[in-house]
Amino acid sequence: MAPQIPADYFPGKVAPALDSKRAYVTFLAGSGDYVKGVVGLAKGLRKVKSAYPLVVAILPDVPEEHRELLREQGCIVKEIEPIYPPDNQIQFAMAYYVINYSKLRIWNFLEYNKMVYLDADIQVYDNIDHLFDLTDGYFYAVMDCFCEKTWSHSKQYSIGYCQQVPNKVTWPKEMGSPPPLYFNAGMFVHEPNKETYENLLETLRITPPTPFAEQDFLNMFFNSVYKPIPNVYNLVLANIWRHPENVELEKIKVVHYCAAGSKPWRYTGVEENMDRADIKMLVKKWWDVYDDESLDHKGEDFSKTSILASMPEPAVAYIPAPSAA
Ligand SMILES: O=c1ccn([C@@H]2O[C@H](COP(=O)(O)OP(=O)(O)O)[C@@H](O)[C@H]2O)c(=O)[nH]1
Ligand SMILES: OC[C@H]1O[C@H](O[C@@H]2[C@@H](O)[C@H](O)[C@@H](O)[C@H](O)[C@@H]2O)[C@H](O)[C@@H](O)[C@H]1O
Ligand SMILES: [Mn+2]
Repeated sequence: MAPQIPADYFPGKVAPALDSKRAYVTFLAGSGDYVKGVVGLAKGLRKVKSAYPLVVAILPDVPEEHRELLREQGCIVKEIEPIYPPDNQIQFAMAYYVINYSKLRIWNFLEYNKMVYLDADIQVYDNIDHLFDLTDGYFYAVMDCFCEKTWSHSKQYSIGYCQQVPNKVTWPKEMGSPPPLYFNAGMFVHEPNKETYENLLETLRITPPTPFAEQDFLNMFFNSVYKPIPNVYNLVLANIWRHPENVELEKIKVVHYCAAGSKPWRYTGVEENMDRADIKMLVKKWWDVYDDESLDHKGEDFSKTSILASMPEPAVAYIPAPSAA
């Protein structure tokens, strides 16, 4: 039963016309099993009655069979050309990260003026449409965690510093100022824009690649306009065991299955931390959505099914930047 809309939600006027220049967007490359992540995401957004469609930016190597599967789930499939970083000898944190630079094409989706990007290994368990109403001109994303082995190349990791708990190990003065706030690029709110897009590509051409590929690059590029949003919008799984004091599972709206071994569609439970009860619960939660046939696309139009559920949410409270002291 659709939730009741408070009487004052539409004070004397028709429900706000849905802004067709808004969409969720994800990225799909290859012919492997990430397509399951996208199908799960499409069904998850439908389950929480999102007002906006899901665009899938696909590389040319995504097979027609997978493209058809996504169209059947109501996705808007858009083929993009790959983007490669400048020639380099860098050892990416994960070898396949090199394909992630292609995500930058979504700044050129000019038919939209506001998009929420979500990795294919993300699931949305609460309506987050209110993120589209965040003030324009900033880059919104959740702060990452530096405690996993994937960060072992970094100064932060070597001294045990993490921005999630900035006062636990303070940044030593002799190492200069602490690193700027750093976001996880698995989820972010952005505004497609021709000038920004051209500037991104121009800057990429002269920027030496680094271990976290496009995530590092985006953090450098948007550093001056980055605004952290609460962890509930992108639970980077490692926070559960690295910073349990910062995680209230029942309040989490978006789960990012990025920890090693946590991709639900290939979960075995053998990797470190994967045998935890909370991880098993989150993986089952993902499969419950993926396997729910009532969530399959039935040709409904997003505009009809979403007004009733995109209830007004409290304004998103920014996380005040941890004091530099
Ligand atoms: O073979 C692949 C690997 C990655 N991706 C896309 O690239 C994103 C980033 O990769 P991943 O989520 O595995 O990185 P992590 O967040 O785990 O570091 C994925 O979510 C997918 O959207 C893909 O489509 N096919
Ligand atoms: O290409 C670089 C990738 O870097 C990020 O993943 C990492 C990062 O979150 C680390 O902090 C975690 O330790 C690690 O597990 C996780 O895989 C983004 O999620 C992904 O979308 C993509 O940008
Ligand atoms: Mn991811």
